Amino acid sequence: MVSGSSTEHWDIFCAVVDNYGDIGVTWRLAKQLANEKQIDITLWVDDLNSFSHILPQLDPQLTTQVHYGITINQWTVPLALTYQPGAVLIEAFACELPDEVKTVLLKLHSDYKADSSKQKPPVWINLEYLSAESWVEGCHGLPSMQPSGLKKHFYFPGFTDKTGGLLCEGALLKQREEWQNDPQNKMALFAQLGLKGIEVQDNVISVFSYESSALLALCQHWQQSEQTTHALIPKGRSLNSLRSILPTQVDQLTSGEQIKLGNLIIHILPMTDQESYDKLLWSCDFNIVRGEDSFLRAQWAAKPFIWHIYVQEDDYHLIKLDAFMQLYCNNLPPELAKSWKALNLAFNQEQDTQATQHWQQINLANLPLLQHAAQWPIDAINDVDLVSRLVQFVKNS
Ligand SMILES: Cc1cn([C@H]2C[C@H](O)[C@@H](COP(=O)(O)OP(=O)(O)O[C@H]3O[C@@H](C)[C@H](O)[C@@H](O)[C@H]3O)O2)c(=O)[nH]c1=O
Repeated sequence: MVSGSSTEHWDIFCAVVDNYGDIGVTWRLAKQLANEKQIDITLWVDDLNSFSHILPQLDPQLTTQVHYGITINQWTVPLALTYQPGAVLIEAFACELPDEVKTVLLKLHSDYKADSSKQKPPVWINLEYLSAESWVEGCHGLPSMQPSGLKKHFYFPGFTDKTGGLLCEGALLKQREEWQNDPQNKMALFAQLGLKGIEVQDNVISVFSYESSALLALCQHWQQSEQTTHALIPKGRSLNSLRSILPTQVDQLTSGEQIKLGNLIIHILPMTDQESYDKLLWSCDFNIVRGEDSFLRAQWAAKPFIWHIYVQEDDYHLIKLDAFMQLYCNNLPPELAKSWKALNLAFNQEQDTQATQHWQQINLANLPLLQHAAQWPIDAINDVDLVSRLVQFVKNS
């Protein structure tokens, strides 16, 4: 079977390592390129089961299918579909391209070298992980000559104008603002999700983290607090940390279930598509997020958050965490910055007492933190989003 035909289309290859971040970022990128730049996208994914958690209408059995106008192909070994080279080829997060694709690239390269009227090889881009570290500026856009003579470009997302920018749809911040201007929207969303008993004055916190004993400590704190707290937790890894306070085994919990523990009510949520997850982040008072994509979406939600970063070897993730926290706290009053950083660090390092202590210091109603969270998206986007920078980058390549 043949996939795509125009040389104008772009291919994106995504290998799912674990969790949902690789496919989550790639899927957002594909949607935005298609919607806002009218680019014909073919997305090749090696694990459609994982993908279906964030795109419920996806059928993991199909070799090829179209959703949101994007062709989604199963990346099988060997490839069940023929790769037709387009204008751009993106490998997400340094995934190893299929042999069939490499063979096509080599042939195009040698044919084009011999005769420049032949089809040009696609612009080959490796999309890297997001980091706020300063070295990113020096590496963004660098070409890497392959032994074959082909050129691959490293594209680094980032927070400054010398990086590849941040994924953010053109209308997103306005849509979010309109949503948040009318409190009825969040109450309607909670009702739609089957969440009962949430009053306007209650604290509502979404939780999408990895395992951390600090989460348990925070839940125990909320349990005893005066104000009612609702923790909205999708089925997944966060719940593993709460085993000791849950009435049943984690795998027996069903979405829609509510567990009342003193003044804390835990609501078990289903995983939804990305658009609904965004609305959930917009609707909560505080979000606990993780990885790369939910971390960024929590920033666009303009609400305070804890970032549970994906663990890397030799604690490298703590350097990445620190780089982001420095940037995020630049314009925060020093005392507040100190507490917010300490809270994030405590959550990531499973320091239970410190997490609870710093939680109390930042206090959900802390006006400067809320104002900062609202201003941050505008500052962080730095005029131009990732997709617009990427399209320009391709034009210049
Ligand atoms: C909870 C929820 C999440 N999502 C989406 C949001 C994101 O696109 C995706 C989750 O991705 P992340 O937040 O990045 O967290 P993650 O932990 O799932 O992914 C991680 O995977 C590793 C392999 C990477 O190296 C990490 O950097 C990180 O990206 O799931 C939904 O669409 N619906 C939901 O209900």
